[in-house]
Order: sequence, then structure tokens, then C-alpha cells
Amino acid sequence: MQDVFPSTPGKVKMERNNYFGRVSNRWHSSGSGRYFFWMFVSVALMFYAFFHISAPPAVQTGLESRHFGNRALAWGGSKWEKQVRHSARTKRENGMVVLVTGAAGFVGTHVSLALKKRGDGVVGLDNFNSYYDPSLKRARQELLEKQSVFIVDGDVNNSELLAKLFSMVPFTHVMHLAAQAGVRYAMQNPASYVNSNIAGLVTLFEACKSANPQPSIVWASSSSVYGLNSKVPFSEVDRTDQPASLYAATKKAGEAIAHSYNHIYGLSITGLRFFTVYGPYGRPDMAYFSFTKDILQGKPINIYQGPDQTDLARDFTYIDDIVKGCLGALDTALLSTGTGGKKRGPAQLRVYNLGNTSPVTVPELVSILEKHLKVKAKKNFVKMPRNGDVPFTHANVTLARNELRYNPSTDLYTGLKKFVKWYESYYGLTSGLSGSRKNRAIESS
Ligand SMILES: O=C(O)[C@H]1O[C@H](OP(=O)(O)OP(=O)(O)OC[C@H]2O[C@@H](n3ccc(=O)[nH]c3=O)[C@H](O)[C@@H]2O)[C@H](O)[C@@H](O)[C@H]1O
Repeated sequence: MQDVFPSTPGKVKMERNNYFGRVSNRWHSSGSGRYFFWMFVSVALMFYAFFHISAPPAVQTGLESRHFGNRALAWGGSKWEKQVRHSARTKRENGMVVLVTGAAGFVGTHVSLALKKRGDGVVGLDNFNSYYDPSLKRARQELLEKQSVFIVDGDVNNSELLAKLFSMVPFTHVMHLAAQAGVRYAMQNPASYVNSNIAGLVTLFEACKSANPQPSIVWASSSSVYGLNSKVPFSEVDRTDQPASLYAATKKAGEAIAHSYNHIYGLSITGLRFFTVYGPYGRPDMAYFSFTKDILQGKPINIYQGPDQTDLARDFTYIDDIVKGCLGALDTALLSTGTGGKKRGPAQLRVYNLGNTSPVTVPELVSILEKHLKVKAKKNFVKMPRNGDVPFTHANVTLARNELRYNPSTDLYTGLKKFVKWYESYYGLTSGLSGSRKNRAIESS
């Protein structure tokens, strides 16, 4: 392993950002012990992923149908190739050609739409898993299809598929958003986090490192990496070696893995630490979404509280702001430097917080929802379960402001208003205690 993943403890990397001409110290050497710890965690998790729970290899059963895991996924064949190539076409001079993984996911859909709108070529990739209602993912896919964005039905762990895509399309960028999300679900299904967030990330980096040209990569890390850090607001140089959940640990390990691929292969990699992203077409497993459903159906909601009945708080960040941050990261990403799997020179390695900078407590979130829904919630205040939650998050976004021109501008009241409007039109509900269901089934999660 030493040969494959040489560690660079305590390395201080100075990165130059050519877009705004700034130099910033992005990886501080605040403790080589911590660095060694994270390199160790990531290597251990990678071993675990590859030798214990890696998904079954793709089996070719014919051009149009291949199996991955226990799901039949359709890819290959001349019609499919035509769709991929058509979707990858740019409509502006020097447009990017972006592979968006997790394109049928919440953030993936919005980023894909924004890229397509400005004339970039976009090819999506998604395995449409059933972590939450897949019909919502299919609805997002419909949205994308209307804008001529094609989503390949496939898994990021499928190296054969990735190699095929890179052989067909010279992707300039990869926006890697495919992941197992959710902080608390990690206790129920830990293997899915290692499979998607560790093995999937490595499979993707392997494909990118071998691609010619190598793309620049922007990927989703998470605010959860700050874990039990109590220094606020969280800034990129703060401690991230106290994860409170396996989800957080896999994201932090992903950052260490990114460092190693950057170091060895010259991949240009930018990690974005998203802070509790919400908005239209959002994730039904998140509190603002499930609270909305339950409030409308007259069901009680559980509001978690910390020690001494303190309120929990989150730096809730609206999707449109996040999309701008993602595009800013893609636009300022420098080229990868490797070819044929060999590094030719130092490459860019960055990490940014993308938050809103103004935390709101969970009871306040609920009271905003009550106003927009015009329904009183039935609230149970319960002790925060010991399942990976952290008491609060609060982003310092100075770095992203300076280097990505990231400027979050949507407060929670305004953002939730837009979410509720979408929710009511999507599910065909009218406000009211029971909420009448008109158009779509609401999953019973
Ligand atoms: O920024 C991140 O990195 C993560 O953000 C999101 O995680 P969280 O910030 O935990 O969001 P979310 O579940 O909506 O809970 C919000 C609040 O409601 C509280 N909460 C939750 C459920 C409940 O029943 N009651 C309750 O009080 C709960 O205790 C919390 O205080 C993403 O899901 C995750 O994938 C990751 O991206």
C-alpha cells in the first residue's frame, strides 16, 4: 500500500488560483499526528470497501443489458452512445463537458440544469437507488430530459461503465455528487456509506486518473466533517478529526483520499463542504421535508434537543446558493496535470465551506414552516438520539467568497417559502390539517 498511497504528513500546500490570482494556504500542517490518523482511516476504509463489501463486478449480458449488484442497468449500444454524445455537446464557446454523478439527486439535478442552461455539455450518471422514493428521482430525470440532459442509469462503482464513458467523451470536468447521504441512516446501513462514499469515490478517481485528458474534479464533502468541533464559525482550517457519525467519517476519509490522488496522479480536486442544503426537489429524508409532510398530514414531529434542553441549530443553505458555489468551483478549477496515469506536476487541491453563515434553530425552522403551511405542528421535544447528530453547524465562507465569488443570499424564511410552494404543486396538496393528496403518492418513510 505504501507505494500506492504514499503519505505526506504535515504537508503545507500553497495553491495558486489563476481565476482571481490569489494564493491561499488551503491545507495547514496543524499536527502531523492528525494527518497520519486520517490517512490511516482512509486507507483502512478503502481496504474494507474493496475486500469485504465491494459490489459484485459488472457482468456483461449483452450490449443493452448489464447487471450491477442485483439491479439490471441499461447501458451500451448505438442508441445509448448517441444519447450520451448528444448530451455532452456544448452550446457555447469553450464550454465545459461535465460528467455529473448523482445527477438524479437533489443537488445533482440543480447543478446539471444550471450547467446546461449556460451552454455546457452535461452527461448525468445515477443508480436511482431506493434510499428514498425513486419516483422523485425519476421526476428529476424528466426535468433534465426536457433540457436534453441524459442520465446514464449506472453505478459509480462500475469501473467498466466509467471507462466506457471516458473513452467516448473527453470530459473536462467531473462534478461528483453521487453519495450515500444522511447522517442518522449510517447506523442502519453502514455498508452503503463505505460502498458509495469510499469505494465509489476511489473507483471514480481511478477512472479520472486513467482518462486522457484527465478531468478536473469537484466533489461533495460535508459540513459534518467538523463533527464535535466547537469553535464557531467553522472554517476550513479548523479541526475535522472528530467525526460524530460514520457518514462524517466517510466524507472526511474522502478528503484524505482526494489528497492522495492529487499527490500521486496530479488530479485537480476541489471538495465542497455543503451545509444542510434544502429547497425544491429536495431530499425527503431531511428534517425540513419530512416535517412538512407530517405537519400537513397532522402527524406529530419529533424536535431533537441537546443537553439541558438546548435547541439544535443548522446553517441551512438554499439550493440556488449551493449551485452558484458549485459552478464557481468548476469555473476556477485548474487543469489536472497527469497523463496516462502519471503525474506531470503539482495540481490544484482545494476545500471550501458552502454554507449560509446564519444558523437557525430547529424550533425556528418549524415555526417558519407553520407560517408557510398555515398549519400548527404537533411538536414533541425529545432528547437528541445518540445517532451521529451534532448540536449545531455554522459556516465561515470567507474562502469561498474570495475565491469562488460565492455569496449566499437566501435566508431560511424565503427559501422555505419556495420549497413549500414547490411541495404543494409537486404533491398536489392544499394546506390543511390532513392535507388532501391529489397528484402524487407520498412515500411512507
Ligand atoms: O450538512 C451536512 O453535511 C448534512 O446535512 C444534512 O444533515 P442534517 O444537518 O442532520 O440535516 P437534517 O437531517 O435535515 O436535520 C436537521 C436538523 O433537524 C434535526 N431533526 C431531524 C430529524 C428529526 O426528526 N428531528 C429533528 O429535530 C436534526 O437533529 C438536525 O439538527 C444532510 O441530511 C446530510 O446528508 C449532510 O449533507
